[in-house]
Amino acid sequence: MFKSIVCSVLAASLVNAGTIPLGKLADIAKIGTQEEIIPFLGGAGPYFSFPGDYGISRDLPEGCEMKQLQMLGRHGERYPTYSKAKTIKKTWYKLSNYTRQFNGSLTFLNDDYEFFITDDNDLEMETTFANSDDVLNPYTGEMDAKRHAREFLQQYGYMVENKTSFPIFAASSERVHDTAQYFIDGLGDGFNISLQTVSEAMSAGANTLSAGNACPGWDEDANDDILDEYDTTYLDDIAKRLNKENKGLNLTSTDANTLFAWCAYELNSRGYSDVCDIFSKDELVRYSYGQDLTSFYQDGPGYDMIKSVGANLFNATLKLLKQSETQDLKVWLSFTHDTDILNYLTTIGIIDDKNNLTAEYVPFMGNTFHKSWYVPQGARVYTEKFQCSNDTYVRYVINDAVVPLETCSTGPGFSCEVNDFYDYAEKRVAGTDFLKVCNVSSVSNVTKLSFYWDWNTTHYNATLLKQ
Ligand SMILES: Cc1ncc(C[n+]2csc(CCOP(=O)(O)OP(=O)(O)O)c2C)c(N)n1
Repeated sequence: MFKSIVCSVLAASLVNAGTIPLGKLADIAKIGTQEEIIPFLGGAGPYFSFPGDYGISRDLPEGCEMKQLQMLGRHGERYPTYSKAKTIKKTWYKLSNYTRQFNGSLTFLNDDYEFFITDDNDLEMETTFANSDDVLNPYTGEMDAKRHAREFLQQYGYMVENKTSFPIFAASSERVHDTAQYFIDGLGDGFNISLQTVSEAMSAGANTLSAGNACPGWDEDANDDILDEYDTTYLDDIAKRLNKENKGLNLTSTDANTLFAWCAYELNSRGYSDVCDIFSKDELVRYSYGQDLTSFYQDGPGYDMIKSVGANLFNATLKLLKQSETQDLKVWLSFTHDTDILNYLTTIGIIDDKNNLTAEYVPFMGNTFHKSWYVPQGARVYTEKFQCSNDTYVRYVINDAVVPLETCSTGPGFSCEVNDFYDYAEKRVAGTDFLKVCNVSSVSNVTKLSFYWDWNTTHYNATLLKQ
């Protein structure tokens, strides 16, 4: 009897011993077990390769020579932004003030749970080895960027073998800059990279990697009439379920919505999240589609102005492609935000813009737009221009998968013959007008994107921003 009391006291004290993860609470038992949830988190969770891989080899087609390589990447795994952290903390406040034992899927909160935001200085920033909540966290933005650099060398190392000094471009958000720096660290000592930090302040106007930030004309609520149609009863159901299991807990549907973001960001910082296990698979699908809808109508083909916003960068990348023979640099690597990548992909036309997403139901047939597939944390979009015999081709590789252009893919490796590509691109940008639709002149008099051409004389070194 006495022995069993001692044992249970001891067991309780072990469970309560700070954050030492023991037994069923062990991190080792949990890390890596939640990967199937990641694609349903709207791109807020850790990196994963594009699941819609068509099986096309990523290798340079036989007998071809790479002429130019461009990469547009998102920063890596991060902590929540200030505004997202505020909402997550509201929900945490409710939970942490609950005085009874938790039941059901919130039971983990009885086990000395430590809230994953431990230092507000981490907000808006990459997750790193140093600031992770768990020493084994495999999902740091730091490691993601370093690993990406090594994958870049594995895949395209021949492009930089004899040209080890080159610039890398980053938008001036601190997390974006830090990602570029980790990527540079990942390349190793053999390189001499000059990191060009290009301002993403509104005043940068068109000379930016983040056109969305210089776009006062963009209206978050422009398509709310469509988005408001989406059935969010599943959020009420989650809140009701948790409240029923835990008498006196007053979670709302807003709290339920917040828990999905909590799950994603906790994965980024801890490597696992008990919050992710609150949801049923159906709920994850409904949440995920809600994220697809929002981004389709705010930053994708569902918002007519987006083609113009993305054209700012797309036009610049076209110009670089056309200059591949005369430019000394063959590799152009840039980092920015998810929304900017979505805008760019929308202009390219690699996200389906023939079928507008419906908010009336979750469509399964023919819905190819999954936000998280395109812009998970650490997303990377490569443009390849290669020559095979006398012909030259262009193709895109999104998150490790070759994604052909729907109407131009008859070249080797489902690429698009370069003149056909230029015709195609011209049609895509016809009628777009970034400066006008964004009303850029109201915030800046900079009307040209020039950093790819004047970096060597200008030396971009913008002040870092937490945004
Ligand atoms: C075209 C456009 N203009 C302006 C905005 C406003 N806006 C919201 S978030 C954001 C930057 C991206 O921030 P975040 O969602 O935190 O992406 P992340 O840094 O994680 O990639 C901008 C510019 C927008 N989404 N789209």
